[in-house]
Amino acid sequence: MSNERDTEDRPVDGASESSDHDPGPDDVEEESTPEDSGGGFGSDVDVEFDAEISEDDDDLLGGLRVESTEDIKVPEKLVDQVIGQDHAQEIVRKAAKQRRHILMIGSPGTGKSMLAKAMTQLLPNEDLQDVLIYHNPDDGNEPKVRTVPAGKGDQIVDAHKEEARKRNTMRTILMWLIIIVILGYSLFIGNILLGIIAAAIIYLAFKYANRGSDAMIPNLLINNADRTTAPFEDVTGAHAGALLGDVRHDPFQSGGMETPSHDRVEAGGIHKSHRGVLFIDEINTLDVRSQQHLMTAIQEGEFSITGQSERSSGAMVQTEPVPCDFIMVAAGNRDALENMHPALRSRIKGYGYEVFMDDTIEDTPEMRRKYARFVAQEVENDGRLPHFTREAVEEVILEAKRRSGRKGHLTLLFRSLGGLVRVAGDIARAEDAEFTTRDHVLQAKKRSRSIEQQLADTYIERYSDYDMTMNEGGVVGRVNGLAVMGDDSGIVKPIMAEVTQGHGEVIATGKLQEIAQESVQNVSAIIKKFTNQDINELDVHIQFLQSYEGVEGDSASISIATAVISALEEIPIAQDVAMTGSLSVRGDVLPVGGVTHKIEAAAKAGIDTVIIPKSNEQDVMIEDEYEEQVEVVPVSHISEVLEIALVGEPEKDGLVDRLKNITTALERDRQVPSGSPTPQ
Ligand SMILES: Nc1ncnc2c1ncn2[C@@H]1O[C@H](COP(=O)(O)OP(=O)(O)OP(=O)(O)O)[C@@H](O)[C@H]1O
Repeated sequence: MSNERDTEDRPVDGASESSDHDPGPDDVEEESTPEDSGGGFGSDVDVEFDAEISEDDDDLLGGLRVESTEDIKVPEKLVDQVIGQDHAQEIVRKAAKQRRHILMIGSPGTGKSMLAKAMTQLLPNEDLQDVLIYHNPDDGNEPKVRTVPAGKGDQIVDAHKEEARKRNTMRTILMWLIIIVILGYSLFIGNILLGIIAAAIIYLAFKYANRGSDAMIPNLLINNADRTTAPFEDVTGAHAGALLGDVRHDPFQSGGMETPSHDRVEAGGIHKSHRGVLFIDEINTLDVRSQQHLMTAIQEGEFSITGQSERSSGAMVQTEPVPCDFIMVAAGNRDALENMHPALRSRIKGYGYEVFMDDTIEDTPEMRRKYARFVAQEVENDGRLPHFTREAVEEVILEAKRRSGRKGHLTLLFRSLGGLVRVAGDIARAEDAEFTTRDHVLQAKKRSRSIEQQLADTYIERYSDYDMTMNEGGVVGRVNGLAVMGDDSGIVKPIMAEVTQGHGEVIATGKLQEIAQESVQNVSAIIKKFTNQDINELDVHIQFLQSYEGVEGDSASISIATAVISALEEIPIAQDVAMTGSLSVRGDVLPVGGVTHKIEAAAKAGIDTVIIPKSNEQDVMIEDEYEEQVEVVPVSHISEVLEIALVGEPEKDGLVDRLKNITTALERDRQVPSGSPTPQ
């Protein structure tokens, strides 16, 4: 197993073949010391909570003996604050040592940028550099670039300024001496006007000379003097100038009023993150040209700065190459992979790591203690929220369990969990409460509803206004399907099916065509076997009533199959039943996502029974208020779905029996008699 993980974490192909000074991942393993794995970053070391811990495994706070978050110690270093994501933490630790790039893919708010920031605390900061841009006397449009150890840049600029100041003072004294002499002489010869003109010319000549010596002062492009950790630059959504550097436009351009080109040079994120971390979220939204330049920068480790706007005088200027030896942490959601520049992706693949972020983590006493610490951390970071009582923290942890959507797990979507903590704290603050209590958290849960949840509730309201919600009686071909909207809300989506004579076509509109087609194909074996009807001679019309948001073809499979079978056999479907589940071609009901939210949506719509896949049974964590309103029936086969959903014996019974017989026959066919040769 450990070997598997080792192979998985190795940079793909090219990484191990790269230059000599780059240690391979195995070298790094040997180099690791207990210290490296300590401090809570990929460590097994228990976290110091500065509080007693009891052995009570059922305790919602993992045995943490505290009265409120006030009693919980929050670690100072970001690396010690990261919860879960063990694999990503390990990769970040390795990549920091090997100076490899990372591609992090995962849901928003799972800690991608937090980990990238934490990475800077693992990089050495003693080899940081300052970058200076000098005027080039041979070519004013190609400023010179020099690097010096961090902190020296300031000193060099100060020394140049001092030198220029001294030179200017000397010149000024000389200028006034000359002017006094000229004015004195002009008084002496009685031509004061000539004297004033001569003095003015001399004044301007000296001013011009002084400007020339000011131009010799270098521009401190990157100043790392006060850095305690390696730099971190977040260039998410940055335009080309902010990413690659820019040269400002000069409206005067010539005639003595212009600003020297080296003074107009601005560093980009790639330069500021030299020897640090460049973080780019939503990497797929970066325009192609920027992605190409980024690849060049990664390859060369240096990148000249030029004006990004073609019409600006800055475009005439191009500096010597400026160092940009950064570690890139590119991040995105799953769809980022599709739109990312293939060459950039293959560069990361070849010379770095790819890591998928976890959405949930196993619920253990140690984890709960960390979640309690997370609440304390959010309170501390905000600085204005009242501390949370023990019961309030327990409620947050319960919500983390619920949001995971999986039994025995906690959600790792910390951004939204942090949002809940802040809303609860704000409610408590508005009441001038000393502590944030469980009641405040419960109120916050109601208030901090996502757009999707609000939209789902609006739909429910509207449906009932127009009597669209059906939760009683029986209707042929109409099923209350269930879908998820966003991450955290369910909605009842009625599906209608009608069957007519035709040519085996599945008729639906737009996006639904694809979904419906696939679903009908998936269930056609069942329909054919069990209805004795050849659907090649029929047209199946399917309609997802109202809209198609949130409809995933797969989880609507049992609903579509039920609607079609009902329409074919003209047996009504009970409208106080809703259902969700995927379906195999042999009629097995397979697991789907978001069952808890779907059940709650059904309960809100007044539905009495919800059919879910048996394998999802353990994921159900509905709120207490819905528990009594709705009966959840886990099923493993379509025959069970029909048994519950169809109404009107004896037709229904005949149909279900037929289906059961077919299923038994299918089961028999599936079994290979012992001793029989293995099929080739
Ligand atoms: N694994 C984690 N451990 C502790 N806190 C976390 C974790 N992940 C996220 N957080 C909290 O959530 C906040 C947001 O996380 P972060 O910005 O890192 O998410 P992200 O994955 O980069 O999301 P996005 O892609 O939307 O930018 C962090 O500032 C931190 O407070």
